[in-house]
Amino acid sequence: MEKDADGFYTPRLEASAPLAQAESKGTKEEEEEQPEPIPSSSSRTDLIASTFEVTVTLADQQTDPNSPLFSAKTFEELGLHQDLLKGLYDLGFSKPSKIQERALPLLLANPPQNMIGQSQSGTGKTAAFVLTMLSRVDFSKNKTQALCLAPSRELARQIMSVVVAMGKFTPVQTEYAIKDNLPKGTSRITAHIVVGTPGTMTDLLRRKVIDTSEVKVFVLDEADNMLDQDGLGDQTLRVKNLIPRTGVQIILFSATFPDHVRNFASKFAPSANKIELQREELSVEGIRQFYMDCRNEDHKYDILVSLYQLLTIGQSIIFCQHRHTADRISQRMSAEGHKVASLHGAKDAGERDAIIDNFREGRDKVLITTNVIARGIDIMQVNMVVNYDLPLMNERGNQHSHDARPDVETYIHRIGRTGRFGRKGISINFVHDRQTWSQMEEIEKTLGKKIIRIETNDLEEMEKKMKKALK
Ligand SMILES: Nc1ncnc2c1ncn2[C@@H]1O[C@H](COP(=O)(O)OP(=O)(O)OP(=O)(O)O)[C@@H](O)[C@H]1O
Repeated sequence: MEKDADGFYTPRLEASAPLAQAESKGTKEEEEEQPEPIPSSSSRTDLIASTFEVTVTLADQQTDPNSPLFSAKTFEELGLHQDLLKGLYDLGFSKPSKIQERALPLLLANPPQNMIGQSQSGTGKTAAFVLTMLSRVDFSKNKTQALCLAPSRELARQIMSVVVAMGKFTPVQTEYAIKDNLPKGTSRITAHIVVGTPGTMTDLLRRKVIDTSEVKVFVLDEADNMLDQDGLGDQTLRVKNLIPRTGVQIILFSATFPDHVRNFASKFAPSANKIELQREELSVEGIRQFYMDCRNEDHKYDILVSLYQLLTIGQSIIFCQHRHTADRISQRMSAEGHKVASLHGAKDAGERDAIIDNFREGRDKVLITTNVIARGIDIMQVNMVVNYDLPLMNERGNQHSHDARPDVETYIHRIGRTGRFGRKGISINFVHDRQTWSQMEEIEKTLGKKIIRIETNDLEEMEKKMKKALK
């Protein structure tokens, strides 16, 4: 490998502070397949500051009115409390992104109004809703005042780390509502902000472990997934039915809001202010999309192995449709001497946390996984995503059935694990027959972005193309 791109791809990684502790109480969990992280924001700051190239890229994009990172304002002008400004600057945030600039004044206005906010992956939606929760809490009251739901424990943990980091100069108290995370016998939670997944949250609300009388903000991250009847819709509705009917500001954020969820979202968050994207704006410019034409399933494995060196320039996530595929290829690669990790929803909570933490902290560079971590996970060093299997509508459906349709939303979220906040990234789809080819074509058409072919038998050419895309 040449060295030229290394400054970009090998930023120093700091060990992140352990996320909110957890002990536990077992409840049924609701998530889909998932991933997670623990961002130490200071490591991100270092990342931005550590290479000239990255700093310039970010600064340029934040002054380009066409970039989703652009903002005409400063954080001061958005009406945030001094303590939160301190938290933001401590994280190295110097300017808001477009979604932050547009959403925060609406989110912080009084009387509070609901919000349905859409913005591309990696453009800073988390800060918008976290700052809102922190701004609305009355710290003098030891009562739960904000609830936030996410589709996976990994994402809930990541969001919590942002709450803790942005709230560093406030007396905020936080608690998890994720499986196996509360001390046994906990009968009362009074933390200001509770972040979790819908099954565990429902359980805590039903048993009145959380008193909802003072709840004034309810956030759904990855809201389209949280409201989709094929996703977590039922469970999310249950949570909503357990909080006060009036006086709660409902905030929905996602990079995607497919038509079939949009109507329901508008009912779930009535009279909401809306910030929406056009279809052609959905994917991020910095992510270059490629495909490789494989001969058959076995050839996909061989190609993945031949990519190993490239996968480990930075960090990579390999998405499979099924847990058993993730396990199978990771076991085989490990047996052949490659260092890879695998993560999916069949693993237990502690194991999941350890796997994602190892990956987040850079100890593992290649993560083989399922849709469980397709959404929200924010790890700056990930510069490559491989769709070993293309995402299909029905996760558990038979990939070879004739009516298998590509799941364009999941595709957008998967490739969005790279190219975070203005960085460059690569995604590679493996296609291996007529059907997967036409599924990819449908994705390409829907997004209106060319997916470029890379030869599978010319590694040198492939490396050149990829490095160019990452520059
Ligand atoms: N104003 C800012 N200045 C610098 N960095 C920022 C700013 N806002 C957000 N970031 C960083 O950008 C990264 C992406 O943000 P975030 O995870 O909130 O994206 P997102 O829009 O929620 O993406 P996704 O749709 O994938 O969930 C994070 O590492 C975050 O710390």
